[in-house]
Amino acid sequence: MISVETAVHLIQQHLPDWGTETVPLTEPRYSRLAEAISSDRPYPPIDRIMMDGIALRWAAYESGQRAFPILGVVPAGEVPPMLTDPQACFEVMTGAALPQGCDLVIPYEVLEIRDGMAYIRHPEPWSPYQFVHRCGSDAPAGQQVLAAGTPLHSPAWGILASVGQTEVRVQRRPRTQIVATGNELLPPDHVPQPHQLRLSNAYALMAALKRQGYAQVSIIHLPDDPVQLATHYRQASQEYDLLIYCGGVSKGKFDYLPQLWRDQGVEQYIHGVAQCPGKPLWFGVDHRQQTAVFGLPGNPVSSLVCLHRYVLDMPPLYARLATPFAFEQPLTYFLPVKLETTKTAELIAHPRPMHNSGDFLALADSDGFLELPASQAVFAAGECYRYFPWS
Ligand SMILES: Nc1nc2c(c(=O)[nH]1)N[C@H]1C(S)=C(S)[C@@H](COP(=O)(O)OP(=O)(O)OC[C@H]3O[C@@H](n4cnc5c(N)ncnc54)[C@H](O)[C@@H]3O)O[C@H]1N2
Ligand code: MOO
Ligand SMILES: [Mg+2]
Repeated sequence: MISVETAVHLIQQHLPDWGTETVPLTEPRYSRLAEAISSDRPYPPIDRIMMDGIALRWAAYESGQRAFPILGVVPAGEVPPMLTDPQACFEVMTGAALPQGCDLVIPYEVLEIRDGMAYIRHPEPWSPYQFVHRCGSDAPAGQQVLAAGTPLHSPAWGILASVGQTEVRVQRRPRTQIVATGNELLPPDHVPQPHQLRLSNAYALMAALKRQGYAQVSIIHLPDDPVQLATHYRQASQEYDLLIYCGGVSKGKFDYLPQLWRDQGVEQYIHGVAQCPGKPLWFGVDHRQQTAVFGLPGNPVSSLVCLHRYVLDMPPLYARLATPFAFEQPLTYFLPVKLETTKTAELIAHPRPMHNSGDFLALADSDGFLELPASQAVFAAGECYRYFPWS
C-alpha cells in the first residue's frame, strides 16, 4: 500500500488540468484567480476626505487663524470646488474630494459652527494633509492589485468590483457528480427500514464542494448493480470532469467499482492508501475525456476525510495536540478534533475520537481533523500536526 504522501503526489501528477472559466461579479464564488488584475486608475482616485468637518489651507491654520468663513458644503460624489479665499474654508464630508486649494481637514469634534463661520475650539498641531487619504497613495494606475492564483475570498471580490472588473477568469471548477452506491441507501426524505439508511455521505460531500466554489455538483444514487453502474459510467464520463463515487471500493462481493472502472478504460493510479480511515481509496483518470474518478470508501468519516485530504484545495494549517493519543498500526491516522484558539495565537486540537469510521455522529463536535503520521504510534500532548478544517 502506498503512503499518504505518495497518494497526494500521484493525484497532483495525474489530475487533469480543467483550464479556466469566466465568472461574473454578480455570482461570486470561491476559486483561484487565473489572471492578474491591475488598477484601472489611482487608488484612491481623489484626495479623499477621511473625517466630516472643514477643509482649509494648512498655512492659514499654522499662522494662528482660528475663525474661518464657510464658503459652502461639499458632499461625497461632487466635483470639488475651488477655495477662492485662502482665509476661508468648506464644510466637507467623509468620502468627498478635497477642494482645490485646501490641504488640511479638521473634524467637527473640535469645531464650533455658528452664523456661517467655523471656530477651532481645540487647536492641535495638525500637519498638512492630515485626515486626507492622498490620491494614488494605495496604488497608482496600472499597478497589479491581485496576482494570478490569488484565492477569491470576499476582499478580492470587492477589489474586482472597485477596478470595474465585471467578470473574471478563474481556475475552472470541474463539473462534478457524486455517485452514491449501495442497495441499502435511501434518499433522505424516505423512512428507512432497520437494514436501510439514508445516503448521508453524498450530502456531506456536496456541502464541502459547494463551499469550495464547485458550482456544478449533482448527486445520483445507484444500486450495487454492475450493468447499471457501467451504463451510468459511460454516459457520466462524457458529461462530467470529476466523478466522486462513494462506497463499493473495498473487498466485498458487491464492490464492483474498481474492476468496472478498469474495464471502462480508466487508468488506475491508486487503490489502497496506508491510512485510517479511508484505506480502500481509489483514484484514476479516464484520459479519453479528461475525467477524474475518485472512489471514496463508503464509511462516512472515510469519505469525508478523503475528500478533504485528496480532492479539495486546503490551506496548510498546523495545530497542537491537546492531549496524548495513540494509534499502533503503521498507518497515517486522521483524528477528528475540536479546535481551540488561544490568546497566544496557538491552535490547540482536542481529540474527538470516533468509535469507527461509520461513527459520523462523532464529527458533530469537531472542526476538522489532524493528520498523524504513520511513522509514530504515540503522539504526545503539545506536538504539532497538519490540520484540515472541515469545509
Ligand atoms: N475484507 C475487507 N473488508 C473491508 C475492508 C478491507 O480492507 N477488507 N475495508 C474496510 C474499510 S476500511 C472501509 S472504509 C469500507 C469501505 O467500503 P466500501 O467503499 O466498499 O463501501 P461500502 O461497502 O459500500 O460501504 C461501507 C459502509 O458505508 C456505508 N455507506 C456507503 N455509502 C454511504 C452513503 N452514501 N451514505 C451513508 N453511508 C454509506 C455503507 O452502508 C456501509 O456501512 O470497507 C471495509 N471493509
Ligand atoms: O477506511 Mo475504513 O474508513 O478505515 O473504515
Ligand atoms: Mg464494500
